[in-house]
Amino acid sequence: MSEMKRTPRILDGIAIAGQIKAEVAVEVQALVARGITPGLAVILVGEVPASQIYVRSKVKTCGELRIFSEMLTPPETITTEEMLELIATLNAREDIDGILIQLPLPKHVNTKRLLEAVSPDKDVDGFHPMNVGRLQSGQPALAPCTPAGIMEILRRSDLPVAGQNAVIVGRSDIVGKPAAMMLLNASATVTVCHSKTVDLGSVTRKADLLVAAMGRPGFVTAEMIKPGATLIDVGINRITDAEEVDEFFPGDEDRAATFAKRGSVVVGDIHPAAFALAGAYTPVPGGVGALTIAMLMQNTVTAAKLRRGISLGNK
Ligand SMILES: Nc1nc2c(c(=O)[nH]1)N[C@@H](CN(C=O)c1ccc(C(=O)N[C@@H](CCC(=O)O)C(=O)O)cc1)CN2
Repeated sequence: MSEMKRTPRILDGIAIAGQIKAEVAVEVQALVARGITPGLAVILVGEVPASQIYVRSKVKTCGELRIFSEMLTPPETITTEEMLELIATLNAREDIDGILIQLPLPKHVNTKRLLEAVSPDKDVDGFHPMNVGRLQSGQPALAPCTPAGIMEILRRSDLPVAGQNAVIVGRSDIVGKPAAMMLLNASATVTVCHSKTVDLGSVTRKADLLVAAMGRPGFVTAEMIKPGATLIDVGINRITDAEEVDEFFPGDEDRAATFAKRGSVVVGDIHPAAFALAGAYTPVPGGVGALTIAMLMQNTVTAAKLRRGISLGNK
């Protein structure tokens, strides 16, 4: 009997982000009714174009949800000491519940010291060692936004996690490591792969749930996945070469039109040909990336509540 080929399910990050933002808006409304307006400070150092876009989008989303926001834009030349002073001021401010330092920072600045200087209860990025430790020990914590978004996609799409073989490709502090911890806390069997992993394909082919987060366009190919697996693509890579666009998206007229208009298209870390074999997958764009800002809004409201001893409900 010939095998039935199923159409993979597309996990719509934009729709899920919309649901989360609507829920956050209701929470904000309830807080405002009690005289509390959650506040977020976003620090953007220098003029990295992608960071500028993300930060503007964060500030705009705050406005939509009635969260107070303040954008601080020190010059590229700011020193670690000056940044520490800025963070100390924000830590002390009563109207600020969340502090976010947009990454990456310039090389001369000590990123680790700065992330550790953010008060753990205002650490809406979940990067402070205290929050990393809380996440690791399974305690409620402000958790990094992108991996938290992955968990929301899985939960809201009713995809199983407990008992699944989850393989994460990439071990960054922002995505790979916290995603591993969250999946482990949700009872998946977790393997983390990286640049030194031997015979990567033999590991990824065992994954029921594959998270690709290493920042290399189309690195995970169709041969590296188990048919029917759930594929979560965290990569956002901009390709500017026409031949490469054609190799990634042969015959895709929409992509060709985007390329003609913008001179680039975005591709994830999973090769689009692999998606055809998946049971479900997050597209790029419109998948995990869309959740990052929604989860930041959620974390800001959580921080506002925690600081005032307000119950988080069932979270
Ligand atoms: N302090 C932080 N810095 C950075 C984080 C972070 O969580 N905290 N993550 C990334 C950038 N980022 C948010 O800051 C972010 C990335 C992607 C998206 C997004 O909406 N992506 C879209 C596509 C965007 C595009 O076309 O370029 C998508 O995937 O659909 C939002 C926010 C690094 N820095």
